[in-house]
Amino acid sequence: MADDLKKGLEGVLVAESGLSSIDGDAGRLIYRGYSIEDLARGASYEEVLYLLWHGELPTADELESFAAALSEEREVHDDVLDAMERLATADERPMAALRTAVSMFSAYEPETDADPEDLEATMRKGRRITAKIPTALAAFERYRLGEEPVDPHPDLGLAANFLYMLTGEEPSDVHAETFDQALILHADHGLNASTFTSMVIGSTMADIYSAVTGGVSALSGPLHGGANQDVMEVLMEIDESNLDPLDWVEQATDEGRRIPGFGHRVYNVKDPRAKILQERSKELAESGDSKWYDITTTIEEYLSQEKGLAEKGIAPNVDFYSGSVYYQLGIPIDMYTPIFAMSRAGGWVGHVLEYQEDNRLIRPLSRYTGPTDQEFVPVDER
Ligand SMILES: CC(=O)SCCNC(=O)CCNC(=O)[C@H](O)C(C)(C)COP(=O)(O)OP(=O)(O)OC[C@H]1O[C@@H](n2cnc3c(N)ncnc32)[C@H](O)[C@@H]1OP(=O)(O)O
Ligand SMILES: O=C([O-])CC(=O)C(=O)O
Repeated sequence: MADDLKKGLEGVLVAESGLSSIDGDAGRLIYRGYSIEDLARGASYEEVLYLLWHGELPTADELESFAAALSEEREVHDDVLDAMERLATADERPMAALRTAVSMFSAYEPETDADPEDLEATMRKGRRITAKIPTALAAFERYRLGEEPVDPHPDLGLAANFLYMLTGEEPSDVHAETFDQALILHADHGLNASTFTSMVIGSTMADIYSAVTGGVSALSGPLHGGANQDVMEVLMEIDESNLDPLDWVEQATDEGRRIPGFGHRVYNVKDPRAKILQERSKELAESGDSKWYDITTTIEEYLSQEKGLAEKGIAPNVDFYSGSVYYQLGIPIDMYTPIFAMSRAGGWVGHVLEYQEDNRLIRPLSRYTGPTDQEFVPVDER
């Protein structure tokens, strides 16, 4: 491979950004200068959204009006609810239902005629999308269960309200805080594949609905956001196999299986978000069933130490412990990746807004390797 061809765009610098920064050797992640640990400990998802979109942490008053504006936008149009019902009846996957929902939101956008260069309007649209995603997703889940959707609760924050709309019951403080923290941890991560997808779409000055729909699509794959669901499925496969988790993982890796939740393009050490989620998973396990936490740590130890992956710079990523956290919060497994999208929508919108401030169409090159000078033969002579 020639030196100038960077497969997978590895190491290629394509933009400047003030949103988030990753030190892959130190295992450090910051959003606009604040460590992910401090934000996870002290902020709410709404606060982090404000930080990402506005560049600085809000004052108490700013946060109150920002959260209120988000809360006011939670309801989705009846047509979107109908679509969620139809897709649930057709047994569609929730990630695909979400892709459809985000695309549909634009049909009911009040500022549909806003100038694409009006970034304030784009931010308001982004706010609407971010506010509505939890409602559409929860409605989809309710329809799957044969139940009616639960209306958003105006007094609950975005995280607690999602859990409320999912189950019809207000979550405990521990569950609401844990879920809020998970949303904070997933909100942004440099130019990951889905964020880059959104930026490419945004660079054409297409609308933010298109950019976020593209982000959802890119996130769905098993190499990216889809891995959190895969991790939980592996944990369940181990449980159902009745094998000792150590024997299972040994056998699986000997067969050349790649364990989801391990490895990352940027981190060479354990992802700092995995450390935080591991703590949350452990805490939930202490007051419930420790099985999932125990299996996860067994896999981590085996792969990192005995299999030598740590030495090769292959370590647990954000998806490795999020599955067991969500499972213990009672969230259905195929909702894990949509939940990731619910949070990362904030990052997608933030990056599109930032890039469009000084926009240039993103258009890389590929090297042509096909034939040249072919003689055209009309179809009836071929
Ligand atoms: C939110 C997120 O998107 S985080 C990532 C979520 N995805 C996953 O967890 C899926 C599992 N992980 C992977 O498939 C990869 O690590 C990726 C896709 C995340 C990163 O991929 P890349 O940077 O392209 O690395 P690539 O696939 O080339 O792997 C590099 C080396 O690490 C090894 N490797 C990467 N991931 C793993 C893994 N999970 N288990 C075992 N070995 C692995 C590869 O076999 C390869 O080894 P080699 O050089 O000896 O052939
Ligand atoms: O950064 C990446 O490549 C993957 C990602 O989105 C994340 O880890 O949150």
